[in-house]
Amino acid sequence: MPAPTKKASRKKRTLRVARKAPPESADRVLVVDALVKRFGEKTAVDHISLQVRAGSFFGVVGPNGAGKTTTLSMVTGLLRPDEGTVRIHDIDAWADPEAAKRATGVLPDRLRLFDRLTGGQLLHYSGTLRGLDARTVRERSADLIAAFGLEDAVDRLVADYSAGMTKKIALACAMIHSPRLLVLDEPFESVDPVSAANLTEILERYVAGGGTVVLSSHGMDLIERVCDSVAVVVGGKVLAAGTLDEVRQGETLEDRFVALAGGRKAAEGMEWLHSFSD
Ligand SMILES: Nc1ncnc2c1ncn2[C@@H]1O[C@H](COP(=O)(O)OP(=O)(O)OP(=O)(O)O)[C@@H](O)[C@H]1O
Repeated sequence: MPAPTKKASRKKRTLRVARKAPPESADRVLVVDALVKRFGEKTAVDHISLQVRAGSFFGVVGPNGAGKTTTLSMVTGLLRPDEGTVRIHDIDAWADPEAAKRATGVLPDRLRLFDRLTGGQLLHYSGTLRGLDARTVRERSADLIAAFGLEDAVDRLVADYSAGMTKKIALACAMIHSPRLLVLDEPFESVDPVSAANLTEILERYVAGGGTVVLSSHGMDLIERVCDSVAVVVGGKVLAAGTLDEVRQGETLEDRFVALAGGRKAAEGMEWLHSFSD
């Protein structure tokens, strides 16, 4: 038998079948129009526009410093835009922030939780702050604690939680008022694979029930697995957006992402790294 040529032996990459996107006719739960944010000379977000349909699992990807967190912070009322508008469920988020916040659950990038509370207390506090009555808070807290597998941690101080557990309790707090839209900045960072699968399942159920998720992640595999639509943000601009298949254009999301982000950098220089100091 002839030895396989290099070309024939190259493993064929099969594309993961994309999750079905909501129909064109679905309501737009989030409409971001020409958002701009400048920090001094630096334009972190440069006229970003996005449309997210109800029932969508929408991923925002981009290299480090691309402007993802800055964009999501403006969407969720944490950072005031210099220009542009954000509409959540047809509410102008910066003209009527209270109404917009009622419709939104947020997992911010840098978590600042009241970590001298126990997980149970933090959930109670979050639910009460959202105007839920004590009984509803109790029932929903019990459901969320079971769903996130935090039974053993519920009476411990959040300050003593691991990074992954902190993500889980923060996400539980973001969901307790059953918002229409969940905006999650790097929800899977520091989360172990089993918990990530569990978390994905919770979010999938939420989306199946009519909820909408916008999440940022560096995990291309994860985005391909869970998202039906995606936006690629590079240098504060949206370079591609649409359904996963529209953005991938027959390639893997990772290949497409790398091409849009400017290609792989050849590992040149740094020869000193091989001249070990001992
Ligand atoms: N408060 C700030 N002051 C000054 N510059 C900022 C501030 N926040 C963000 N930036 C800058 O804006 C740009 C976009 O940052 P941002 O955090 O939105 O990127 P990101 O896409 O979320 O990156 P990463 O994937 O690394 O989290 C970066 O150049 C960053 O240094």
